[in-house]
Formats: sequence, structure tokens, C-alpha cells
Amino acid sequence: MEESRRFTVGYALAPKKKQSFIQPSLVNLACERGIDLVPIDTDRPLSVQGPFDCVLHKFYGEEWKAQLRDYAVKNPSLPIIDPPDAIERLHNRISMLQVVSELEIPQEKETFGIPSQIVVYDSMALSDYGAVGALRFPVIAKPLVADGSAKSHKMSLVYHRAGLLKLKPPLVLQEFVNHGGVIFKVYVVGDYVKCVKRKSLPDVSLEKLDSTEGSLSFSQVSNMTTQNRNNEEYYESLQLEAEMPPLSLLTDIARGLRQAMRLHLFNFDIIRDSKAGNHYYVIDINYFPGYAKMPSYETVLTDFFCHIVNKKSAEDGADSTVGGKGNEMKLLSSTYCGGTKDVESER
Ligand SMILES: O=P(O)(O)O[C@@H]1[C@@H](OP(=O)(O)O)[C@H](OP(=O)(O)O)[C@H](O)[C@H](OP(=O)(O)O)[C@H]1OP(=O)(O)O
Ligand SMILES: Nc1ncnc2c1ncn2[C@@H]1O[C@H](COP(=O)(O)OP(=O)(O)O)[C@@H](O)[C@H]1O
Ligand SMILES: [Mg+2]
Ligand SMILES: [Mg+2]
Repeated sequence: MEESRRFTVGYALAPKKKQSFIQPSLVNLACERGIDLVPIDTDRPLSVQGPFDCVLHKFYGEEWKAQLRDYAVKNPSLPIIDPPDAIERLHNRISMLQVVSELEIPQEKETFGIPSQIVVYDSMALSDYGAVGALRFPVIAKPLVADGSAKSHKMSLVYHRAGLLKLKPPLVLQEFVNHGGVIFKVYVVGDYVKCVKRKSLPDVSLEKLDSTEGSLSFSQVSNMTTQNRNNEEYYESLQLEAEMPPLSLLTDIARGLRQAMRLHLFNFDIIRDSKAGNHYYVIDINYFPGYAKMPSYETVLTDFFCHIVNKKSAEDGADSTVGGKGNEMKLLSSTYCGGTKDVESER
């Protein structure tokens, strides 16, 4: 019997990401299906490691980018998940959401957009009525840069103009939208889309707005555990009760973003306007998020790896042989990646 071909997916991940993503359950499932997940040593040239059938990375820096560029020139058919310049668009909270505004998706029963926002580069602008005047309070002040650092997740809910004065630009001031305390996180893995509910900031009533001064600082609220048991139960009940957005809307947005951004691995945060129940706001897009929190992440990611390496294998075969079609079939049938046949049809 013909020996099954194995594939190598090299990964370059920061230690925290490696710990959360490279779980034994993922490594074992991928291995059973013919994929070896192999760590990349980012301090050594890629060309002396591998060979790889795919490079997966969430790793930054000019040196790493130069390494990837060099390797891509030498291996033009190698899938790099994903190109650094495409990922960089998500490191700025303005360019990140611009792509949402540019999507051309027919909006019928449900509509979507992004909250009104402005970018502030210097402290003077915070006291300039002209610059801030058009915004409705409360607003959320978000660091402009979203580079994964703890600092880039530190935000403030600012109730009135006076609360802006102590903020440190560069930042984005974005109108806070009441959304029932529940956020929808939509995970995208290639063509696969999965939505989960998470807790979010509670609504701000007019009474609360009138009676509150200053601002409230917070960070990564959807991953936060509250100290107060009653609060925890309240948040859980909000999540249980919240109706999911229509899947067709989410898949349309996911597909549009995937194509426009040229990215395979990301999630986006979307909230439903409490006032107009059929209007949604996309508020955040994250590259290579915490997939281990997604149900069945091992299967979804393994299917994705199989799909990517089989596609490459078929393309390589077709390129290198006269009458490539027959060879492509042979290569596909001799690969060992149980279940990949179904990937396209399932999606
Ligand atoms: O750490 P996790 O598993 O909570 O994942 C973080 C994500 O949480 P989520 O999966 O959306 O709940 C998190 O999403 P949010 O920004 O919290 O919406 C980010 O994607 C974060 O990456 P970075 O700090 O922006 O580079 C992700 O952090 P890294 O795992 O990439 O460090
Ligand atoms: N415009 C908004 N209206 C209401 N809540 C928001 C808005 N923007 C952010 N939030 C809340 O703040 C949290 C963090 O904001 P987000 O832009 O997702 O930053 P991060 O990149 O740190 O996840 C969101 O998960 C949500 O709970
Ligand atoms: Mg977020
Ligand atoms: Mg984010």
C-alpha cells in the first residue's frame, strides 16, 4: 500500500499564545490526520528549519518580517498564515474598522456599521469643542494602537466631556452603544464561522449618565471574572437570554472581511443596538484570537490546516507536471488527511 504523505505546519507564537493554542488535544488530532505541528525558532533563519508545508504565526518585529519575506521569495507557493502587512491593518483601531465601513453587503432586515468615532493625536484636541463636539456621550476611549500589549487593551468609559481631560492620546473616542450587556464574538477560521456570547459592559441609563462624573477604567471585560457572585449570576442570565444575531448576517460580514483583509484567522466583536434591535455594530477585530475558547477548536483548526496543505500540494503538483490535472488527482488521493474531502462541502 502506498505510504501516506505527512505535512509539516510550522508555528511561530509568543510563549503565552503557544501555551493557550498548542494544546495536546490539538497536536494529537492534527498528528492523527497527517499534520505535524512544529515550533519555529524565530532566532534562527527559517531556511535552516523545516521544510514547511505552511507557516502559521502571530509574531511581530522587523527581523521576523524580513525572515518571512526572504523565505517566501525562496518558497513562492508556501502558504503563510497570514501576510504581515495584512495583519498590520488590525494594529490600528481606525484602519481596523474602516474595512467594515467599506463592505458592500446588501442590508435588508438587519443592518450593521461601526459606532461614530474620532481619532485624537494630541491632548489639546481633548479640550477642543470643535473636535469632540459631534460625539454623543458616554464614549469609550481606546488606545489607537492595538498591538496586543496590555496597554493597548486599557480603556475608559467616559461619561462627560470633562472626563476626557486626563486621557493620554493617541486614542480613539468611540460612542458607547447600549447593547444589553452581551457581546457576540465571531470566530473566523478560513471559511468557518462560529459565534459565541460573552459578557460586556452594562447599559448606561440616562439617570446613570446624569448622576455620574469622571470615567470608569476597564480592560478585557469579556474575559473578566467578577468578584461578586450576584453580579456573575446576573451577567450569566443576560447571556443565556440574549438571542444570537442571524447567522446569515454574521457569515456575510465574515466572508466580506476575510476577502477585504486577506486574512484567514481572526475574530470580530459585534453588539446589537438596544434601541434599534435590528442594527448591529462591529467594534473590534482581532488577529489570531484565543481559539482554544472556541467550541471544538481542535477539529476546526485541523480541518483548516488540512485544507491549506492539500490545496498547496495540489497546486505544486499541477505546476510541476505537464498535464497537471491527472497528477493533482494522484497527489490528493495519496495524501493522508482524513476528512479533508469534506471540508469544502461542509462550509
Ligand atoms: O488570550 P486570549 O485567549 O483571551 O485571547 C485574546 C483575545 O481574546 P478572545 O479570544 O477574543 O476572547 C483578545 O480579543 P479581545 O481583544 O479581548 O476582543 C485578543 O485577540 C488577544 O490578542 P491581542 O492581545 O489583541 O494580540 C488574544 O490574546 P492572545 O492569546 O493572542 O495573547
Ligand atoms: N462602542 C462600544 N459600545 C459599547 N461597548 C463597547 C464599545 N466598544 C467597546 N465596548 C466594550 O469594551 C470592550 C473592549 O473593547 P474592544 O474594542 O473590544 O477592545 P479590546 O481590543 O481590548 O477587546 C468590548 O468587549 C465591549 O464590552
Ligand atoms: Mg474586543
Ligand atoms: Mg481587540
